[in-house]
Amino acid sequence: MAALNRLLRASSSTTFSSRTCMRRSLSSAAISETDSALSRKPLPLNRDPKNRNIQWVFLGCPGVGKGTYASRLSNLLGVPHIATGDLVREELSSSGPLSQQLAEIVNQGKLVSDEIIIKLLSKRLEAGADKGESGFILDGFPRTVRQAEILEGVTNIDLAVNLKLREDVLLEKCLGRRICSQCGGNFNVASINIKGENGSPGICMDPLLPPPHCASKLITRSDDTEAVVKERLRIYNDLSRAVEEFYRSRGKLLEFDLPGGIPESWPKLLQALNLDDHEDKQSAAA
Ligand SMILES: Nc1ncnc2c1ncn2[C@@H]1O[C@H](COP(=O)(O)OP(=O)(O)O)[C@@H](O)[C@H]1O
Repeated sequence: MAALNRLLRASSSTTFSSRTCMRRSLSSAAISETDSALSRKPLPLNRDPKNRNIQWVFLGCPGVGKGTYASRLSNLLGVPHIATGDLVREELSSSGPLSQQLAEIVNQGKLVSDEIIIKLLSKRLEAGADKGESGFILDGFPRTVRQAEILEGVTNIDLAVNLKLREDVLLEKCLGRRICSQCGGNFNVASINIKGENGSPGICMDPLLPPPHCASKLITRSDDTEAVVKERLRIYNDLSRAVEEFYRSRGKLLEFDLPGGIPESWPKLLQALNLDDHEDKQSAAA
């Protein structure tokens, strides 16, 4: 983890002055260090998940549920769930030097620059390494092919899980998102019930309502307005869709169509990941 972090920093500080510099910084010495310290062969998925030092990324449109499922899997597998959106929001609320700049970008639904996002991610990895963390599930990173190339240059991602849902549901789910301003819990007030038609399946997703002590403290993310969500979906299709192809062409992409809400989707996701017979799965709930 420490080596990955050093390399991310090295690539971020040089990449953005020139691509050639980046390649030079990821010199053979650096890469062989990564090979020995960080690269992992794709792991057979039936072994004890807690013993696996997994390095997974979660892809998918805004609102698809990357955070929900990445966080459940992180509990199950005992690896940190690192969401770059959360890192951006933490920086935003810190009133640090980047905060004003980030607020403008995020509230327009645009992507933060690769340089800034890698800086925030490096800082998070560094803090994790100090605490002895190893492995990770990244959520919301990489979001551009450039970010995917940088990550692939410094470590071996085992698996990219691509969560998928129809676009009208994504919009409703983003608009229904609520966060408890006190405990930080994530909820969703959207109730989705779309009937199947012309051979295409319907979909039902129950709301994920807060407990009574959170109900009066709910807030909505400032970028979860209809106009901004539509812009984020447009940007996903424009810039992030290519990241799916990046991993598909390397044989690392697992496509997963969400069949419904958490009760239907969670067991099927575990099955798709060959984790369904693991006894710990019951305790991994939210
Ligand atoms: N990897 C990234 N690259 C660039 N910007 C990012 C990245 N991750 C998060 N962001 C910024 O943070 C915002 C919120 O991210 P996130 O919580 O992942 O939202 P979403 O619901 O759109 O998946 C994004 O709209 C973007 O501005």
